Amino acid sequence: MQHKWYNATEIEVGSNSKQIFYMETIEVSRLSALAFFAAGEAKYKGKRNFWQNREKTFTLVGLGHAYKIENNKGTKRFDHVESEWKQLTSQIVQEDQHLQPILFGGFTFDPQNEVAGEWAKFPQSYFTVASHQLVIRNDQAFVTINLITNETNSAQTFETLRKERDELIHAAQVKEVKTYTKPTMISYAEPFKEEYLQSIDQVTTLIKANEAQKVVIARSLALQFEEAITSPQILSHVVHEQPESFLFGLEHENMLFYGASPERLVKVNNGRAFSSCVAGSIKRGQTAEQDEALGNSLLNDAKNRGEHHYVVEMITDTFEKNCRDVKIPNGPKLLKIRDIQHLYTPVEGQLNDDATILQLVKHLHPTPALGGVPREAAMHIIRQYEPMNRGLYAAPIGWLDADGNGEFAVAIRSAALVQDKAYLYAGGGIVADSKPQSEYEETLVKFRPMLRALGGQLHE
Ligand SMILES: C=C(O[C@H]1C=CC=C(C(=O)O)[C@@H]1O)C(=O)O
Ligand SMILES: [Mg+2]
Repeated sequence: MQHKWYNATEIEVGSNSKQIFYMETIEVSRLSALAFFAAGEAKYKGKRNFWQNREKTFTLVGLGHAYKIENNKGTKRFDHVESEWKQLTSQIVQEDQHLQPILFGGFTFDPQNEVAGEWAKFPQSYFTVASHQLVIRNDQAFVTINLITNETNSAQTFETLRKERDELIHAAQVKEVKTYTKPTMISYAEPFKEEYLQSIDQVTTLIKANEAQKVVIARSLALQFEEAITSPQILSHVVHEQPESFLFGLEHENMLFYGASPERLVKVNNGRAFSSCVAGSIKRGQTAEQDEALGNSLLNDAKNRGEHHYVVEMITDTFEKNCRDVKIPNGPKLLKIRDIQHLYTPVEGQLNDDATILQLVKHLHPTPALGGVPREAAMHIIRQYEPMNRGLYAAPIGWLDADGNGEFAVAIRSAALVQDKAYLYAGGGIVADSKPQSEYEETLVKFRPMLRALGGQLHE
């Protein structure tokens, strides 16, 4: 152990109850983020999270909840999370960047959706500061203990956490990372398949009648396994199979929501904001030539360019309102990931003084890559035609710190795991000339990464 930073501050939480916020960070030699996550299985199951950015320069693992921000406040939920986070962090001594608590979590796709299903118990906003927080930035690893308490024996609780931390680190500094088997699937169902196919026809009719210009319609798969799947087991497959994506896992009680998304919603780094427009899709080719031909046909396809254009327009507009010096390339490029290629346009700008990452999340969500145009009409159509609750699928998931830096992805290519059951989600942008069968096939391609991680057959 090379360095150590420690601080304890008296703070007020909620309606002025006095608490002490203890933080201690140590720098550790490189360890396995997954093994650290797995080491929390006995004590912190149901209260863990995992995040890795696309570039693999930032990994965050959280075990336990030192602090939680949860609410069901509909459109006010973004402001609520922001004000609680500001209140908490404004009281902490900020001199040392290594004593930085990180808030991780997500906002559900649509607080107005009332379908219960697997998301019945999930709050509309769910954010936590971990008791044990592992951050790997570039090649440096830091483990932080966060403890917020008003207990009289808090010093003793802190000592217990220190011991626990040492054990967690020991368990994670392994020479060889544990390998996990794939689970055994015993049933595969496509609920509402017929309804989905019909809804594409109905939605294109609405679009032709000018009720909306674009609506993203999604569906789910319901899988049953021989036995309960653990979070480290499934995350290990996702991490190894999907290195080009944002990787995330978020536990809530007996659910793990996880996935590998190619799509950044927003990143803020020292006042600079970045987003990405990802919409319009085609499969990968079997050979390099075929792959290139497919990519070229995507770049020149009017229907996909249409899907993409709505997203660029809306994200650009939001950036123009919240940033200066906005930069957008002239046309889309291809974003190629293991199973699929997308049209991709990056957007960046310099945040205005009053703009923040959470304000950008609030204004951007849902972009027309996940919702539609116009936003409210599209949301209304989604509520009417999708018989499910998206929960965190297609919703913002990510982290932020006390300095206003952070990153959110849109949680697509994702699934909810509830013990021995998994629900996979995928959708696509419906425009006037969408065809049910090809949209259906597009969702099959989008299900692939999560299906593969679960050891499932690729039903095509
Ligand atoms: C809604 C999904 O993808 C979006 C992101 C990229 C491409 C999309 C498309 O081509 O339809 C979707 O807008 C999903 O993967 O479930
Ligand atoms: Mg599409």
